[in-house]
Amino acid sequence: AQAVERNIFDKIQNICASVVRDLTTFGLCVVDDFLGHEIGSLILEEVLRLQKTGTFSDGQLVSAKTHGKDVKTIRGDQITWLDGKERTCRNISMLISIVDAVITRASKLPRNGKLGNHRISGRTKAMVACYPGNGSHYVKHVDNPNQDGRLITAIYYLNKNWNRETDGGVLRIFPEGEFWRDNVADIEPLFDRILFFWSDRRNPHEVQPAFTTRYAITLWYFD
Ligand SMILES: O=C(O)CNC(=O)c1n[nH]c2ccccc2c1=O
Ligand SMILES: [Fe+2]
Repeated sequence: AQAVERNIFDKIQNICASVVRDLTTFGLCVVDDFLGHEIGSLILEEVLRLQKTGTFSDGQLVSAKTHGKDVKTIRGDQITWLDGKERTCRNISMLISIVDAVITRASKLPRNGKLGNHRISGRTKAMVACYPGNGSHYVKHVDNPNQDGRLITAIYYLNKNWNRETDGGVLRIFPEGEFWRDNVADIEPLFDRILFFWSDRRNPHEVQPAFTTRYAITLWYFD
């Protein structure tokens, strides 16, 4: 794991540059194969163990509409919060410190991107979310609509062999900015993929109905 960690810290350099460039240009940034299959799998195992030991909240109740009528409520996403110091989540802790390193370094890069002007002052705990595969979804929303301090949303996905045709669960972002015009960004929640995007009104987004259990770990960074 030593060599793997060194390799990851080497990768962090160029990831920071692409985070700044893409956030500045597109308002979002997708990095695939972020930690590698080995560490990604260890993180997934820890999440599955968390779920088995029942630390997840009951999914929030959402009403499922059929023909416009509220016919039943389904359990939506189940979440649990981690501060990364838990002994049983050493690999999730490593993910958190690596994302911290990426965001902190990216915020210090020379002023070629907006990020260069933002001093990151901290972050939330890590939110581990599980969308049970019962069509659970998340309605279109903005993470930080009223200047609560959150600048960047970082989501790390854990779903192996995800197929949007059968599994759904695409994150659809409706980014502002002339680059996008009226286009949307459909992000599949692929294993070992990390996504960064501005948390404010620039990026309304929705999680489309998932038909396979869908895991993600989210961190929000404050400026
Ligand atoms: O999983 C995704 O791809 C995107 N996910 C979201 O946008 C998202 N946003 N805000 C939340 C607040 C509370 C609990 C879950 C969430 C949540 O999944
Ligand atoms: Fe969100």
